[in-house]
Amino acid sequence: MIRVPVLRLPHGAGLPLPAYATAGAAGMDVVAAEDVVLPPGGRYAVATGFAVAVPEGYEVQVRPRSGLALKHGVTCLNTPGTVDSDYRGEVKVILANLGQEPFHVTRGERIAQLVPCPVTRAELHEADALDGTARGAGGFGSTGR
Ligand SMILES: O=c1ccn([C@H]2C[C@H](O)[C@@H](COP(=O)(O)OP(=O)(O)OP(=O)(O)O)O2)c(=O)[nH]1
Ligand SMILES: [Mg+2]
Repeated sequence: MIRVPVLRLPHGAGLPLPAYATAGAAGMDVVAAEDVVLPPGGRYAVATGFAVAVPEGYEVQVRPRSGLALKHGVTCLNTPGTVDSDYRGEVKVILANLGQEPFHVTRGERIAQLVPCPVTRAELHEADALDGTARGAGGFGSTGR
């Protein structure tokens, strides 16, 4: 468990803060803070009505809900979304409607889930050459041919 300060914004008044739906849930469900209609093929950054201060060394991932994906073709376009530890703006959920019908987001409806994760940062050292491997530069489906 990490402690994450959360600030409710004025338009988030009356909404539940992100919460775990069950004892073993990995993600905290997030509700929409606004009503919006996503046409087929449409995308929109849905307001959540809160901001967070993620501790240094962590991020918060914004992930889709499988029920919305399966039933309606609605997902987070940038999944997993990244909330940086130095971000203090409103958390938004970038929903995309990949389904065939318009999708109505209703204020208070659960639209995504938040998963805090530890972050490993790297220091890059520019090199003249890289060590050799059996794979080499092969990628993008190169194995098993
Ligand atoms: O699903 C998301 C993804 C991002 N963000 C916020 C928090 C994050 O810290 C900030 C920037 O996100 P990201 O780094 O993914 O976007 P960018 O296009 O690189 O923007 P920036 O130049 O502001 O970093 O936007 C969200 O609220 N929800
Ligand atoms: Mg960025």
